[in-house]
Amino acid sequence: MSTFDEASKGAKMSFAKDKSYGDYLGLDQILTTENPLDMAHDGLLFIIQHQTSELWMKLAIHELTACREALQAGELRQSFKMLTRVARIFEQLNSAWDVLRTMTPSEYTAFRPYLGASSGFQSYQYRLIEYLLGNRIAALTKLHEHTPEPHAALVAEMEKPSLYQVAIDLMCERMGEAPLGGAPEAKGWTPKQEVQDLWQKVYEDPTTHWELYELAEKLVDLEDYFRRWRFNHVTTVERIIGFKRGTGGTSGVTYLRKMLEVELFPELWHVRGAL
Ligand code: HEM
Ligand SMILES: N[C@@H](CC(=O)c1ccccc1NC=O)C(=O)O
Repeated sequence: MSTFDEASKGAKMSFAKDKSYGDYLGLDQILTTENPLDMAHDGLLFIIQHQTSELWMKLAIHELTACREALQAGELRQSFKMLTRVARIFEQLNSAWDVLRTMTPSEYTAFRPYLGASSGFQSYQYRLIEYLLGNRIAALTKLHEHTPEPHAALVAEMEKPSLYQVAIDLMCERMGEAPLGGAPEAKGWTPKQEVQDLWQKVYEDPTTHWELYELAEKLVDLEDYFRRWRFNHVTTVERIIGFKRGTGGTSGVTYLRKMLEVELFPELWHVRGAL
């Protein structure tokens, strides 16, 4: 009997009647999705890169939603755990660009015409993450009118305060101030000096405001990773298609560079210049 032969030592070998690994993970569905780009060698890389990104985004949405609830309930420690996890998810997504970067313009051009008008611009989960964090451009929900569920989820998200608004209200409450987070917005967050002033008090006396200080740094961490994702994306895009227009109809790299200017949690960045 081989030392490595667990089959003969009691490992369960038959799954005709029991749930197996593949059953729990739904691998039948995940590994047999259609690959319309399989006429080109790199089509599989392109598809898997996006599919895995969407899976990680699904987890990020799950964590960010629960994190917002934890903050609303004043459970900061639980929220920290989730914010750390989301930052790690972005780290994972950031490393994934290294795989895609191995694709040259010649290889991408072989299948780009088959993409038609499809584009990451139409990623509903990506948009939901932006909306959750507070970067809300209501007009973009139109892209999802043909798919009622994602569309409804995006519209519903705009009726909730963003994670950042919830964090601001929590800070105000703990600092004994009236809430400054404001009502749910469909046009994103407008920076407010009073909010920056309160963050400043937190940063000037971390010992007294330790939990808020930690919250602030977790949020900055998250945005830091998010910014790296945007930067990796635009650099990879420039490397592969230069300044061509995007299949989604935007100006491509010019549009993506503009997006590098987005500030998700503006006061947390601006306060640094005041310390
Ligand atoms: C060959 C690789 C890629 C190229 C050439 C590319 C190109 C582009 C371009 C040109 C845009 C602008 C919209 C348009 O007009 O199409 C865009 C947007 C976008 N792409 Fe990619 N992309 C690539 C890979 C990825 C990957 C791996 C993801 C991960 C999911 C992704 C997600 C997105 C998202 C979410 C947007 C919308 C960004 C926003 O609105 O701020 N892209 N991409
Ligand atoms: N916008 C890209 C196409 C593209 O990247 C794409 C197309 C279909 C599915 C995912 C995509 N990825 C990210 O934008 C381009 O202009 O080449």
